Amino acid sequence: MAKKSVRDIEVKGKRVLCRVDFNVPLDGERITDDTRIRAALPTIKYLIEQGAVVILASHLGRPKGQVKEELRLDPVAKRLADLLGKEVYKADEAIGPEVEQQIAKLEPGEVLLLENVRFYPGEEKNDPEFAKQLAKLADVYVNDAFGAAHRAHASTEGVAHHLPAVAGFLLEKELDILGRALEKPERPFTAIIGGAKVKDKIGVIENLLTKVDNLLIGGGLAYTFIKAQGYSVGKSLLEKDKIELAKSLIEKAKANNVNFLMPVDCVVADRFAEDANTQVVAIDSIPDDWEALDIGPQTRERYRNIILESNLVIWNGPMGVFEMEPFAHGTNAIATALADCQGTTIIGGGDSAAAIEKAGMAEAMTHISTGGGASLEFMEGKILPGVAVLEDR
Ligand SMILES: Nc1ncnc2c1ncn2[C@@H]1O[C@H](COP(=O)(O)OP(=O)(O)OP(=O)(O)O)[C@@H](O)[C@H]1O
Ligand SMILES: O=C(O)[C@H](O)COP(=O)(O)O
Repeated sequence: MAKKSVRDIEVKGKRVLCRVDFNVPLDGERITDDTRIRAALPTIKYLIEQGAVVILASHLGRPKGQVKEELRLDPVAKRLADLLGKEVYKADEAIGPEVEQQIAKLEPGEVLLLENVRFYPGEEKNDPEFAKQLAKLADVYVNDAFGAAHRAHASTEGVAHHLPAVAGFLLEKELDILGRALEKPERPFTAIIGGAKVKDKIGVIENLLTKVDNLLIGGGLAYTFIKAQGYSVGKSLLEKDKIELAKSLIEKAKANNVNFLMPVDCVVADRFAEDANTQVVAIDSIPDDWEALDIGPQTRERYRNIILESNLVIWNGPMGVFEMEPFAHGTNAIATALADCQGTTIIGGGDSAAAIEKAGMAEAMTHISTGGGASLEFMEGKILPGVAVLEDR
């Protein structure tokens, strides 16, 4: 990687401010998935072993610059302490004299978690004053928050202008794996793009069309492409203002010799509900009053065969409304095909990662990104502000 990592600098005895992405799903005070906390452990353990004073910063949820009691990081501090087998101190604020005093009392190798940085309006505004206050707490800045690296916020970008700033191991690993896949792909290279909206995936589809051999489309966004082919889609998700764009993407795929696959059949429902009446229909026969909520069995089979022949597969976005059991088969079939694939398999975070976890297939994947939006922006070829600001090698 072109950026310096925590291995490249001296951290012994230094106060290290490490930005992590502990934005984990909560059910009340219970953390329902601690993947992101576990993913940050290698950097945190390294800093502890090296004898740094470890100051961790994260956001949780979207409190919009206000203190929200239910978004305090206390449950996260507890879980981190369990995972480390070591005390983790928790500050009730992220900046200010009290936090500074708490830090001053820490011995090398001790860990303090700051309060949710998004309780401060300056965080998301990337306010230089707030960034300076954060910088004042430490001697060195380490960014290990890949999931938030696409945000130019004070704790992900602003603060790095005031301290020596390097990457943590998770950030480094994510950039390395995703970067290598896009720059020097093993072939055949297949991307599977699903999810709700074309609007959210235009950038990534455009960029991937210059790199992949096969592009498989599924999820709600598929029906705008189906409409662009001249078929009627009933009540399925449709972005009318993106039909022309969908046509041009299909053309671009042809021009680039990309095998662009759309569903050939789908599961339609008479309403958007778990107990709706359903039927499997060919893609040219979606009934007027029905909506397509999953890819059909023939599509599952076609997509599976292509996945099995691939040496590199990247997947972002579910194939159907996987939250409802009758419409989860497409997404599960893709997860199973990826698990059976001998090549490199990369999951681009977000809902697809959740679907893989839910199916118990996480271990079978080469890499599951901890970033949803961040991995998407990376796959679009965008520069992530939280990475750009770090020191070059
Ligand atoms: N055919 C469909 N009709 C309606 N909704 C669908 C359909 N297929 C998938 N979805 C919905 O799309 C949603 C996921 O879309 P989204 O674009 O947010 O995916 P994602 O890219 O994985 O998200 P993230 O931003 O978390 O990475 C799911 O909630 C799913 O129910
Ligand atoms: O969950 C995520 O994708 C990251 O933590 C970023 O969160 P955000 O979308 O609220 O900025």
